Amino acid sequence: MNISTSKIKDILDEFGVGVYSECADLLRQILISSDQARSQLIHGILTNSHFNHNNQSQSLLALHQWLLHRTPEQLTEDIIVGVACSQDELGTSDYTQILLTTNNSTNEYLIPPLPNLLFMRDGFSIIDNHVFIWQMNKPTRINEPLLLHIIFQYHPHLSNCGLEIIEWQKNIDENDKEIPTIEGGDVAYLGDGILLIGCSERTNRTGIEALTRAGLFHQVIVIMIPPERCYMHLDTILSSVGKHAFTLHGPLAETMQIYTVENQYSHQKTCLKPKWISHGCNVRQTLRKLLNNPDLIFYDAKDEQTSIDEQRQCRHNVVVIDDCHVVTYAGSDADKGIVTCMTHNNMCRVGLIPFEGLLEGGGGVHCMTNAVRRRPK
Ligand SMILES: NC(=[NH2+])NCCC[C@H](N)C(=O)O
Repeated sequence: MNISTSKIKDILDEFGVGVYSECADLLRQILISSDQARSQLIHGILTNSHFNHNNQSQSLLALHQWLLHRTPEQLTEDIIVGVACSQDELGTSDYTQILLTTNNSTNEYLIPPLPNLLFMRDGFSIIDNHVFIWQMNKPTRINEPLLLHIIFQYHPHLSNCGLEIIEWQKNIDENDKEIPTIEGGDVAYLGDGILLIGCSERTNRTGIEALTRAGLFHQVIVIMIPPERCYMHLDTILSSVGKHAFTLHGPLAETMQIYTVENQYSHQKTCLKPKWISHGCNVRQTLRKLLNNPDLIFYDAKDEQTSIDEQRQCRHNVVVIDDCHVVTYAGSDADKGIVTCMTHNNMCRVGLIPFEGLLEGGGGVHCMTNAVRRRPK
């Protein structure tokens, strides 16, 4: 954990939230104690490898042999830090020679590093007692779900605490052409079977339909997000603040189309392609109506330019501990910023963490956290 992320842990501690140790520690312990987890990880690395995608079977075999000789500690590092195709990293063996000579020089890495693992929000969501491990849209993040799968499947506590992994991506239609992708930053579970999800650069319609067909939600509300890097996930423009409120980046509040997506069944009760029902483009009005809460509050900066500045600094990307405790980046405009809006009339207590060393990664506090278990209400 670096100094910047340990600040998030400190604030969560202060708000009484326990934090799991880092992914690397969890994975290392699992790989030390389970051979099965180890071979599953190796199998996954090979499946996701460019050698596999390009049908380079001799190289794939050599990579397999090389991985079989790695210790659990080395494997943990290999999947997180990545393995460059160099003698330095590969050492000397017959397999190394094959890998060095057959790898196309455009692929610097045999196993790509995972610099975005910091954004723990995106790889999975736990909703009630279900674990959804997402399918990333960005190829550089392809090994994150693999690693998370191993953790939820084999961790002594997480695999035995009543959580069930849902294979949501299997629910696709044979006519679907695109691979279903969903990233957790687009997913906001509002409780009571209501799912709010962004259809974005990263989360596609096929993914949303596959998730709807899992039949686990009674209402799926979709917000169409402009496909631009600065709005990469729903949580960069809108995050839930308990039952009473959301943060919302005002300049987009009346331009994003909202749908509800409903399952449809044939006479034989087979699940057909879900139906998309439009509710217009006014986010505030529509959410108040669909959530049956005319008093729903939307926190934002006081004017458009300040909202734009705050959005670029990921301050709408808040993590909520309970209805009145929220954490976001420090540095908000004291007069017109979103933090002033949230703390007005003591509506919320806002924990602030310095953004230096974190904002550069392109995400906020919500992106870097993910709840495994919630306090009973
Ligand atoms: N939930 C989020 N908004 N995550 C932000 C992820 C940022 C990361 N650099 C990416 O591009 O994937």
